[in-house]
Amino acid sequence: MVATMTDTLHYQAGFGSELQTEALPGALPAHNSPQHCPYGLYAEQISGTAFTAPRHQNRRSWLYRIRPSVGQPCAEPYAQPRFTASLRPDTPPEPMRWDPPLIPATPVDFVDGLVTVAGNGSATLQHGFAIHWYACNQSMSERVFCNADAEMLIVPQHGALRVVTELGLLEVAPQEIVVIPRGIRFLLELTEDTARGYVCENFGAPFRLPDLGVIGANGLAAARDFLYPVAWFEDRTAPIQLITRYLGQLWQGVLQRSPFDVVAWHGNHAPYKYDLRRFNTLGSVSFDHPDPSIFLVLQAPSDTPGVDQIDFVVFPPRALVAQDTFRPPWFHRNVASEFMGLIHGRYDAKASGFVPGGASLHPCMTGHGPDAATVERALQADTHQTDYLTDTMAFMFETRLPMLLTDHALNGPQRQRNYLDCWADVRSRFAGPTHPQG
Ligand SMILES: O=C(O)Cc1cc(O)ccc1O
Ligand SMILES: [Fe+2]
Repeated sequence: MVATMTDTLHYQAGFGSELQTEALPGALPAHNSPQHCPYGLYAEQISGTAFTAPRHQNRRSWLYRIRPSVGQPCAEPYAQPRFTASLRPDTPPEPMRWDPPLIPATPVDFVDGLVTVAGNGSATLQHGFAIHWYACNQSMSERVFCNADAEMLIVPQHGALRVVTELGLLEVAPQEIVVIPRGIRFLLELTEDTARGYVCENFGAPFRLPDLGVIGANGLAAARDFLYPVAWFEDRTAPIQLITRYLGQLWQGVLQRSPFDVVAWHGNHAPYKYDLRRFNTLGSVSFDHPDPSIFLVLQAPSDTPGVDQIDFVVFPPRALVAQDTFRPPWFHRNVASEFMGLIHGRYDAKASGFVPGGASLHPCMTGHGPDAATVERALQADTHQTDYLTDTMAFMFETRLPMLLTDHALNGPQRQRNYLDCWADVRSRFAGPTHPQG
């Protein structure tokens, strides 16, 4: 269906940039909507923010395509009960941890391989988020997906993916992420037998790079490391299933032509990828473990300044040099809720149990931190020596909204019922008197 796997893809760089690209020479017109577009193409604008959003937040692209995306039916319900908006209001406030989802034994593609874990807010009110796993063994074939509700941040954990979108092709492997903006049609092809990872649906303001404040003009994720596709098209007539996520439900219809018929485009509402290994990790070079906001890759702001709806945070390999310091993440209770996943290796707060492809949730105000084995090690460490954290890549979806879980997350086979036991041996070391004196 698409270009062969051996092709080397080209990208355009620069987060949020005004990009322009044409797959045929001269296909981009000189202005947005001329009476006659080059090659007989139709102009179509897709906007990701209100027309009147401030210029620095405004997202829209102009697409020059063989046929506009009109007259396309999509009113048949599509049944995929594990990809759901049904969340349990009786979610208990206890830290939880899960094993990775199993790769299905029957043929399953990305859409059918999604299973919802958590969320809050509402696609209907365009506020909040949902978190899913995917586990699949098939490419999407003659089927495309469109999320009218949400931008989708996809975190592959196992298996590289080829992402075919209206705006071009991207390849992503574990330790990279891809973000598909709201409304952009796409399909995922597997480049290995199986694939697994995490998805965050963001119903609110799109992810953006955070301000750096006193860090300065450089640091954390660099705008130039965000890669966007170049225009790629096919002119193909075939019945292709369009599955649309709308108001938290799935709908289907059949297109008569490939929707990947955009010959040229310009704008900034476009899919992008980012290699997490490019993250410029900062840390304490004196004492104390910093707050995890130092690891922020992308933020989806809320209407309250300084309080994000969702943060995407990454814990990359790094050197720990802080002296006279308990070096792992401290024990804490947090106003935010923290959903963590592990892409690769081991996470520095957990000696065991938190495995690649698995997940944990520390709901707001619940105590968590290093497990007992990690505490022992940290208490014995010589903090005049540097600790090199290698072979690790964990991430966190951190949100101001408490997380409601699905029935599958609460009661499914992946849930580790003994998670709290990892702290059972964090024993009292109190060296003072049994009672206050005086
Ligand atoms: O809970 C966690 O493991 C995530 C986390 C990491 C860190 O370095 C500091 C705070 C924090 O919540
Ligand atoms: Fe935490």
